[in-house]
Amino acid sequence: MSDLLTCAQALAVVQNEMQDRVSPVRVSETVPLGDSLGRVLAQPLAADRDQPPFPRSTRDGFAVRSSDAGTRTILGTIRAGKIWTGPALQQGQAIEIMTGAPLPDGADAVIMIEHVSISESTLHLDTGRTLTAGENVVPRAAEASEGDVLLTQGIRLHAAEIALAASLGYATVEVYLQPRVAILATGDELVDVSQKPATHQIRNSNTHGLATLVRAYGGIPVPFPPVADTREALETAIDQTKDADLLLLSGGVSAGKYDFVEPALLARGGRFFFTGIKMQPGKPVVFGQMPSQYVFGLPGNPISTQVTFLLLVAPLLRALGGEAYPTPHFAQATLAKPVKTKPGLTRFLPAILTPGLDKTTVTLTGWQGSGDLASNARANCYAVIPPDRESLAEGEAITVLLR
Ligand SMILES: Nc1nc2c(c(=O)[nH]1)N[C@H]1C(S)=C(S)[C@@H](COP(=O)(O)OP(=O)(O)OC[C@H]3O[C@@H](n4cnc5c(N)ncnc54)[C@H](O)[C@@H]3O)O[C@H]1N2
Ligand code: MOO
Repeated sequence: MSDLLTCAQALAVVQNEMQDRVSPVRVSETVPLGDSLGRVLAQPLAADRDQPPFPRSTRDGFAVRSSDAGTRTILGTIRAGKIWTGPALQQGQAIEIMTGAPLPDGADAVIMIEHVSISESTLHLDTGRTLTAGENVVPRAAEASEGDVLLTQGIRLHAAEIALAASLGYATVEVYLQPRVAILATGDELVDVSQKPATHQIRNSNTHGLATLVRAYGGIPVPFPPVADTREALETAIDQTKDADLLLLSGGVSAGKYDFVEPALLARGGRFFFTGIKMQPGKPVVFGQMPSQYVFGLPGNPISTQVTFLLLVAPLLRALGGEAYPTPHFAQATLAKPVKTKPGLTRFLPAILTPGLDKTTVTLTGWQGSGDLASNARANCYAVIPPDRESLAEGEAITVLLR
């Protein structure tokens, strides 16, 4: 096991590649903002005017001068979408104002409607209430000034970013093209999901799992038909994936007589950064570079395939898609029950994360090993058990890998 990297070393290898060599795979394209969910920005987005563009009332109430003492005479009403066209507010005056409306000239604060009483057109501040300058008002440009860059290149667009882009007037945005990811499952035992397998055959679930993960992390899956376990078939199939930006193989990377992935990749001009990690599931995982693309040889066991994807492939795929500084999605949680494992390997055990306001707990689903797709589907994360720990107590804080 001595030539295997630790998990931390393997993560560092992928991170180094990303920092030094990975650049977005191709040029960008312009898409309507409504079609930009999950895409990566290829241009900086700047404020076309101050935000807010005017001092904005944050409450329904009355615009006033905070320094006034005593009652105030109400001059009129101003609401969102309108501007006060009357004379500037003077001492002893108030203008009724609605949330989102521009503060009239001369006013410096807003009193909430709940804190006043009105008789005729006279406003009385409730006894004991005081008011300070700026209260219930967001000053012009408090959020951003015209020209400020508010979203930088390399950011993946979700609701928060898309809403901001809309507020800045971007009806279309320039985004990076999505990397194309070739998926090549290997194994004589594999049959298509639409076929009835014989007793000794297995449905090819990895191609479907991987294609879904590729989509989820911003790539375009390019699935190839499964390949037989021979050197010749593998080399021919590898040659057909040359146009893809990233190549993912599943199966054929362990120590068996028919595990030909590594020699076939080497024969087609590949070189390896690592060929195994002290982890389980996922120990035999291979990361390398072909003449025209990066390659991962993922272990065929379906849970090993998915864990190694989330840990290693997902960050690299996100970087190929133009995302700045991607890392695996780790979080911290408290163990709901004690855990016992064999030390020596970092374990990624299928688990259920239960987020809470005060505490987030994690419970193992229990499994029959790295082929247990049913347990994997009951889980929503993987509990990360460090390699030097044989037992962990209830209540211990641990890392989880999210998916
Ligand atoms: N003597 C040793 N044996 C094994 C070792 C080892 O170090 N020494 N490593 C074990 C580990 S850990 C894993 S993980 C597996 C990985 O094996 P391979 O990547 O070579 O995968 P296969 O042998 O081809 O398949 C393993 C398992 O997964 C099923 N499989 C494969 N492809 C698919 C697919 N596309 N869809 C669904 N299921 C698939 C396959 O039928 C096997 O059951 O090796 C251990 N052995
Ligand atoms: O470590 Mo392998 O990846 O599960 O059986």
